[in-house]
Amino acid sequence: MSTPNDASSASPVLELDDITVGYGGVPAVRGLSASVRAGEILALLGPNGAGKTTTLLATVGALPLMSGSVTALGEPIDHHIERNARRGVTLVPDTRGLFHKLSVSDNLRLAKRKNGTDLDTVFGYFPKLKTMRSRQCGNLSGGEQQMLALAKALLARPRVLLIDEMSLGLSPVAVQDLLPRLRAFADEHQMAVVLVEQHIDLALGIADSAIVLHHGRVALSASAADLRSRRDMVEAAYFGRTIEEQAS
Ligand SMILES: Nc1ncnc2c1ncn2[C@@H]1O[C@H](COP(=O)(O)OP(=O)(O)OP(=O)(O)O)[C@@H](O)[C@H]1O
Repeated sequence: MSTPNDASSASPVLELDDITVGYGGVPAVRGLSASVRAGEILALLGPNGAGKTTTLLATVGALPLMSGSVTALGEPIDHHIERNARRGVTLVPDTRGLFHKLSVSDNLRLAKRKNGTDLDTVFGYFPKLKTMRSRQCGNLSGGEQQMLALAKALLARPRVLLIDEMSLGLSPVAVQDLLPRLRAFADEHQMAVVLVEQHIDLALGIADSAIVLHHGRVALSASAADLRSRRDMVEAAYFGRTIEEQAS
């Protein structure tokens, strides 16, 4: 399957400019800037409570910004979550958003959109799902459910896809199976992705760039290629050593 992208000449489809966002007036993420081009994958990494989910929620407009701005597909993101989703900014939550009592087919049917990706294209990336169309979603394994959640999101033909801990509760083998499919879809459909992931090496293996958050601040931001060869820097960032401290 494909390798990380070289989309360096294109302009960003998603830009987070110095955003600060939090809860009840208390910032959980401070001064975060990031940009993602069409077809690129940004891995958003960091320990528990670092602010990864908060960043995704702010990016889809579900949390108001305290300062800074988010621009997607050339327009500012505001609090109209459904409008942002219709414009192609889609969040796959860590709860997966599946209907457990319905079949795989019915889950997919509910996710179909008028100008979305057609089902056969999505089945091309996830042939196993096609063979389980009549199975009840609740009886699928965790990995299969995650595959379904991802397939559902792709049916909407997102231009910017935000994925919160796709690997939650999954074995590394299941994640290893899913992530290259995501990479291939992003390449072929020029979809920008922000991937929150706890399997650091697997995420860096398919990403173009990565940010490590620690206590809501950027501890490290670099190309994934650089970080694949500097895992020591990633680990230091998980323990809160900032870019400046790492350089000294
Ligand atoms: N609804 C909320 N109200 C108040 N504080 C919150 C709320 N949700 C999250 N927080 C706090 O914001 C901070 C960042 O949380 P967030 O969920 O973004 O972290 P995370 O990096 O996604 O963590 P994890 O890897 O554990 O999912 C944490 O200190 C968390 O306790």
